Amino acid sequence: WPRWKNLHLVPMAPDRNTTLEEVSDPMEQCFVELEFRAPEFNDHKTNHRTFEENEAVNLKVALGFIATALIAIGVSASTVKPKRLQKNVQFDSTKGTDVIDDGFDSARRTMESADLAFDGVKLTLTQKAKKNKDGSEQPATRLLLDGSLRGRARPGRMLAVMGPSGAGKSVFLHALAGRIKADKKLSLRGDRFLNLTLQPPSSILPAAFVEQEVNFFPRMTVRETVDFRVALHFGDLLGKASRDALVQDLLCQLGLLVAADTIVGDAKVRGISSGERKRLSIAVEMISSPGLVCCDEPTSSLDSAAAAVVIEKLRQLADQGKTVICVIHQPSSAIFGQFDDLLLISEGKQMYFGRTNKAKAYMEAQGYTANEDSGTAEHILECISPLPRQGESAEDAKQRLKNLGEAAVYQAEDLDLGIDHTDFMSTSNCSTKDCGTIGPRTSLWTQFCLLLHRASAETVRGKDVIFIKTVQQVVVASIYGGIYTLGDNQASILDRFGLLSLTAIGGTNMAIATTLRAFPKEKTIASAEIAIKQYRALPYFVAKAISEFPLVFFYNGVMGAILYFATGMNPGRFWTFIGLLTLHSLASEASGMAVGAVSPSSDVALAIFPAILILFVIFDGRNISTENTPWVLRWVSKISLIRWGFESFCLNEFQGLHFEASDASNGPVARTGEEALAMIGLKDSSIEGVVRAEVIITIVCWCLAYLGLTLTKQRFVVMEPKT
Ligand SMILES: Nc1ncnc2c1ncn2[C@@H]1O[C@H](COP(=O)(O)OP(=O)(O)OP(=O)(O)O)[C@@H](O)[C@H]1O
Repeated sequence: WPRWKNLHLVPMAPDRNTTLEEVSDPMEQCFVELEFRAPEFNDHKTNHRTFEENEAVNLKVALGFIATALIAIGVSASTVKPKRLQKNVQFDSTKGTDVIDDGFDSARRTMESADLAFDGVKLTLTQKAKKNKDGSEQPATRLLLDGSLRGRARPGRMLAVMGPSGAGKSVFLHALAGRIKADKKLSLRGDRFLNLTLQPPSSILPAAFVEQEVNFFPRMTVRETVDFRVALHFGDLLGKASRDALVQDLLCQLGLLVAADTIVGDAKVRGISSGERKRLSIAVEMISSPGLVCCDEPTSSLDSAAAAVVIEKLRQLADQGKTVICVIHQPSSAIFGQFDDLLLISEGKQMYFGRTNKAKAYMEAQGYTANEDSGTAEHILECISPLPRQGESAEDAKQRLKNLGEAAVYQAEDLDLGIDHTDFMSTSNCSTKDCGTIGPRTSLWTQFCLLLHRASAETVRGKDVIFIKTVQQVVVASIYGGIYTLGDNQASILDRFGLLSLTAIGGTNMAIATTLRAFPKEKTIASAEIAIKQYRALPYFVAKAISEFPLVFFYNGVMGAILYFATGMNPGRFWTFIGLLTLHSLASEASGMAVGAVSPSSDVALAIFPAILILFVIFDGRNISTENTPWVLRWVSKISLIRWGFESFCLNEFQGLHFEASDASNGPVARTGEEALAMIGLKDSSIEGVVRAEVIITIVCWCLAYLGLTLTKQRFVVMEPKT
């Protein structure tokens, strides 16, 4: 803009016949010199490509871009070929999830049964030492699990993990399965024996793990959600018929057939009920037919009937020979009665391990009798509660827990973990390979196809979102259209600059904000799926980026068409305008994805967003001169999408335009579009140059987003051997 500003300061319209020598004032000389150095107005056709040539270059750039993307996908897909063991394996629904064919069964790499023993599980939280209000000091380390936990979960049996709120039930279950989210403040010790084999520290057990809160893609149906995971798990190993049979069987086993074609939903989108959602979580986890099923509070937030159905389904799995471990909260007597074994935890200490039906007698033997009106589960929970029982003082309550803790350690010593000490020594060295960390079973190409299908279906089905965004585009374009009428007088040049600048700012704002709102939430689901090695980050990311194309094109088509015709923009430049709008939105979305991928949450991402937008606006090429920009920030104009968007729209719009010069006395005059572009320093710019810059920014942002997704991927705390 400095050149443009200077031109405004020239006291008269520069006369082409004036020579520099004739201008006396040195400042004027300078301005006139600038003006003389301005574009060779009449020669612009020799310096610029014709309209057709430009179209051809744009087309080449676009084709080059698409070809590069396809080559990249092809290369990545060909890096891993699926091991096709057997094409049409039949699924035998009469045998539950067993599959006929030995080769195929071994390909599933799952356990036949799971006998899981644990010993000395200890989880320590290291925190800053704090002073309490009474002046006492809170210790710097806190034992979330104190190392007394010892027990065994066996095939065909259900083990309940019970205790008061905050006792450490969930962290214990996660520790056992190797799924405590990595945190420098946490250190974990203990031994886990799976089928009598000591598990390596970083082992994620091959278990079905049902979390308390599970997020699914809300617009996929129940059947599609299960089918997606089945296809990811088995890939080409299963024929279509077998796959359908497996999905049908899983839905049938978990009582989900009625809801099979209903969308899953979430807090915003109405879908299946909470109980059905819990059962769906179990269904997707049961796909690999693991011997071990771990559920973290599968009945939470369910009414008693829905809770009973979930537990009944888990009981059926146990009856098929699975080992089921459930963290359970305040169970009804009917639900409590379904469990075979019980592990009681209070304040991170083991309080009891043994048969469920012997727990009451055990507590009574310890001197803690039940009230007449309390049920078994209620009585047991009351006995291990840190809160004083009726007639007890706080000191008595503390003593009660101490007594029960000591008795439990004594009781646990007699527990048969099925591990002979000599066996343990011999197996501990040889089982260092991590049997739990199995990679995705399908090729990158299969993962990409499935993920692209899911992403596209999810996007296209969000009809309410599509409708709102379309209305938004129509309204914005109509407002511009109602205000701007672009003619061919000199004032229309500034109007064009204004309109195109607003279009660039609005496009960037909308694309980044929309992406930042949606992507971090989706990232949570994808990260969890990637962490358990359902698929790799690359195919997810490429599928996500590609699935955005059609809708971005649609929104920009709607917006561009109204804007273009309502304001009377340059005739003959429509399709290039739509293409440039789409590219601008894609680049903005890519930058939104990069920010979203590295941000821990949507709130953080949205907090960063205004700063990014302001920087893009300041460095749009016209709001600050390069000379006065702090040198550390000079690079920002190179990545300001608003700058590139604005430039591309201007270069397209002004091409071939002619303006009336009758109001020349009001300031500098541009008779052609090229002269107008020269006024804002775009004399030497070209559409292909701007397109190249936006494509590079898009690719860099995608790479950053991919890196962000990979680097922020979920990791788990390793369980060091018990000391
Ligand atoms: N990553 C962590 N960092 C710090 N503290 C943690 C972490 N995970 C768990 N805790 C703490 O460990 C304790 C036990 O948590 P946990 O979730 O296992 O309780 P719970 O027995 O499942 O309780 P509830 O029934 O209420 O869910 C809590 O005090 C919790 O704050």
